[in-house]
Amino acid sequence: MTQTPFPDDFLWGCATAAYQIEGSPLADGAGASIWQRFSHDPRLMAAKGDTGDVACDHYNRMADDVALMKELGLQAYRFSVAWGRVLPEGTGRVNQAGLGFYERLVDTLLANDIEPLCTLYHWDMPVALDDRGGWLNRDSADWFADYGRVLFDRLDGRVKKWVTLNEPWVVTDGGYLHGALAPGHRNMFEAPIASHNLMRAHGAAVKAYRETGKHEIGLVVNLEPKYAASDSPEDQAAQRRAEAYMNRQYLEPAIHGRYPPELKEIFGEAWPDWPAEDFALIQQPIDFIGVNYYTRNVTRADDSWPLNAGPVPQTQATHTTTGWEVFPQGLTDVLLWVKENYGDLPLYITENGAAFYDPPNAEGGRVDDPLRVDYLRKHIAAIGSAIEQGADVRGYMLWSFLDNLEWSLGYSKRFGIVHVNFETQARTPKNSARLYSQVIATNAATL
Ligand SMILES: CO[C@H](O)c1c[n+]2c([nH]1)[C@H](O)[C@@H](O)[C@H](O)[C@H]2CO
Repeated sequence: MTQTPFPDDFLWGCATAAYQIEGSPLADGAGASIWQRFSHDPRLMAAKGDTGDVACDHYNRMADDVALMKELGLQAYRFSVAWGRVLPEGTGRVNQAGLGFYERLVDTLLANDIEPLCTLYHWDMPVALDDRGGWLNRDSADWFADYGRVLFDRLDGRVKKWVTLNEPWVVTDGGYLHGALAPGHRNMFEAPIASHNLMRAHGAAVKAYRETGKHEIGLVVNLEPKYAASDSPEDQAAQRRAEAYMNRQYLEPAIHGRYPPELKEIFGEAWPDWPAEDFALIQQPIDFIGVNYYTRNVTRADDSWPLNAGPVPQTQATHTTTGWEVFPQGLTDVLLWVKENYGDLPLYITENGAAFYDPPNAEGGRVDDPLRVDYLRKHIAAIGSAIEQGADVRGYMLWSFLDNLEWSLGYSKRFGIVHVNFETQARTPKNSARLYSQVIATNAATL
C-alpha cells in the first residue's frame, strides 16, 4: 500500500442538494420549485412517481444527519438552499421559517466542527419565477442577486465558502435543450439565452456578495475531459467542439470574459450577439472554482450525435449504474487542465462519486460496496497526483453523503456513502463511508 499525504489544511467533506434529500418541499410556507412541478409530471419524469415529497426526510432529520456526519469525521458539508423556502415567490417576501431551517443547519454543522459550504442554486428555481420566464428573463440576474443578499446578510461569517451556481451546463443542456431536467424545455434558441442569463446571475450574485461579504465565493462547473479518439482532423475538431460546449462554455466567460468561438459555430443562428457590458458583469473575480468530476469522454466525429461529436464506448472499463466509465486519471487531467487554462485559482472538487448497485435494505447493519470503495480510493489518489503536479486543490466534497433522489432517474441510482432505506428512512454507513473516515483520519490517499 502506498500513501500519498495531502496538505495539512485539506478539507474533506460530502455534498448534497436540497431537492434531492430534504423532502417537505412545501413545508412552513415554502414556495414550490420547478423540480416540484417536474417530478410530479409523469410526462416529464423518467422515474415516474419518484418525487422529492419525502426524499431522505432531511428537513425533519437534519440534526441526526449532522450527528452522523460528525461520527464519520467529516470536516465540511456542501449543501444547497432551496430558493423557494427562503423566497416563496422568488423575490420580495422572505419566509423566515424557511431561512430558519438553513440557519439551524449551519449552526448545527458549526457546533459539530463541520464547515458549511453553501450553494445558492442547485437547480430548483421557484415556479413563481419560472412563470415569469425563469432563466430566459434577463431580470433573473437581479432576482438571483437579491436572493443571494438575503442569505449573505443572514449567514455570511458562519458560512465562509459560497457557491453561486451548481453546473450551469446541466441546467441549460438538461433543462432547456434536451428537456431531461426541469423545466423540461427542448429549444435550441432558448439554451444559449438561459445559459447567458445564468452567468449574468452568477456575476450579479458575486457583485452583491462583494458589497458586504467578507469571505469566499465561487462557481461550480461539471467538467468531463474530452479525449480525441484519434489524431484525425475530424476527431480533433470534434474534441474541440465537445470541450468548448461542456467544459469551456462557463469558465471562459467567468474567468476570461468571453465565450469559446466554437459556440457560435455550434448554435449558428441560435447564438445571439451578446451585449458587451454583460461580460464585465459575468467576469466578476471569484475566489475559487468548484470542479464536479465523474467520468471522461473519448470523442470522435460522429454526425449521429449533437455537435457531430460522439463518444467511443470504453467497453473494457468498469462502468457505474449511470453508465459512466470509471476513469480516475481523468480527474488528475482535468484539474491540471483547469490550472493550465484558467490560472492558479484555488480548486475544490465539489462533487465526485459513483452509483453502483447497492441492495435496498442493509442486511445486519452492513452495506458492502466494494466498487465504490475502489472508485473512491483511485479518485482520491488521482487528486493527490494532481496536487503533486502543481494543482492548488483545497478540498474534496464526495457525492454524496446519502443515497438520494437522482433527479429524473429517481431513487434507483444510489450515490451515497450512507445507505438510505426509503421505506424506513434508516441510515446505514456503507463500507465506503468507513473507508472515507480512514482517509480523513490519515489525511492521505492509500492505494
Ligand atoms: C453529468 O455529471 C454531472 O457532473 C453531475 C453528476 N451529478 C450532478 N452533476 C449534480 O450536481 C448532482 O445533483 C447529481 O446527483 C450528481 C450525480 O449524478
